[in-house]
Amino acid sequence: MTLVTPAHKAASLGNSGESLAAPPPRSGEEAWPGPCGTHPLHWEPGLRLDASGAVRGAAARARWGRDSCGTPGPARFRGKGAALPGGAAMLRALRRRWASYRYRFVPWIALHLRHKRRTIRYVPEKSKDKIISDEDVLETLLKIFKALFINNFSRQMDFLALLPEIKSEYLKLLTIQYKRSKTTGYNHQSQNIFNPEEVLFNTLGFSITRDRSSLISAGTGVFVTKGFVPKGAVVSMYPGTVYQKYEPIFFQSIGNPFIFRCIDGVLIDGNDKGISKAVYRSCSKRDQLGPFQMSDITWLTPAVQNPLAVGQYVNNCSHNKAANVCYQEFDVPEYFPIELKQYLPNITYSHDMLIPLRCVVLVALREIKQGEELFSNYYTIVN
Ligand SMILES: C[S@@+](CC[C@H](N)C(=O)[O-])C[C@H]1O[C@@H](n2cnc3c(N)ncnc32)[C@H](O)[C@@H]1O
Repeated sequence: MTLVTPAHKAASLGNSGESLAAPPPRSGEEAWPGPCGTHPLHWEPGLRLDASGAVRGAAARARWGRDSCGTPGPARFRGKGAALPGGAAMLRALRRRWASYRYRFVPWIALHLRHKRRTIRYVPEKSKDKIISDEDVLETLLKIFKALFINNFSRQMDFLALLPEIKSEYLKLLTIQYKRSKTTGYNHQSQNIFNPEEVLFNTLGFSITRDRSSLISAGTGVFVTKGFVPKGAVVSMYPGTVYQKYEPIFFQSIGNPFIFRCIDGVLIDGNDKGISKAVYRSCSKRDQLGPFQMSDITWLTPAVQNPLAVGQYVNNCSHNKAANVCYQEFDVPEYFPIELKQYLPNITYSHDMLIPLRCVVLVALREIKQGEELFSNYYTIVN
């Protein structure tokens, strides 16, 4: 078996059965009290192990070493230990170290994987990782991106002036929408355009948004706010800078729980803050061709223009909250319409024209109703 365990090693295991009685993280911390009861547990989606237990790629190894419950506990716990007599304090410290280290100790992981199947996603073989076809993903993306494009038609005039051949196609779409919306009182001549969430609802029948997670101390999560998501539908996208496995990500990865690891080792940094944000913006500006933006940068701001681009905030499933979505990789084909690239929430770190842009979408594993939070599985095993 090629043991490829994407994502949250420590987190999934801790989540699926260990006692989690521990102080909640301080506000603003992306941490979850680990089973050891003192250490905050950090993890990130998409990391994978191979059969030898090695996390593939140096950058990934670096993150594994730092983030998975390896951080020292709050000072008050360290203080208590220090007050004990020498031997006892040392034992206590050793126990604490083991409690945090064991999530990186391959035999321990292997032993516990067997007992904790519930929060692990098993994929029989690499080729079966995708649960819907690339054509279906493409069709959904084109549908929603076209709807967003015509929703804000007046803003697209620069594009259309340079691409007169596509203008008539969009004018036709606009007319269809106008006729359909006449009954609802919508007037495309006026500035009364829909907001992106409404466009999503009108086009795909649901809308999603970020809100406080239903899980204690899990920070922000993503919820279906209106309508419902049918099984097998693309429900979200994982935005971020795309790094090939040989590209440097060390500094961006420090304390960053938003790095997603694809099956082939490609990394997507979905952090909307700090150095990750600066890198994304910079790459995005680099690739802009006159008025043609090759990617969406609004997911870095509170006013998103692609409402699907919040997938990096989807939390990990747990014992009580089973996964209702799963990640699926999608390479943007060469023929993807240039005018719609402005909605793609990913950009390659290096300007390499030969590699297709990697996107990751989240696909519904079952029908998801209004008000439900999305949960993915950070931890996958590929045979
Ligand atoms: C990719 S981020 C998800 C967004 C995150 N909730 C936030 O507010 O930034 C991963 C982090 O979310 C938190 N998290 C995800 N799933 C969790 C769960 N089931 N229980 C507790 N915390 C969770 C952990 O802090 C983890 O490091």
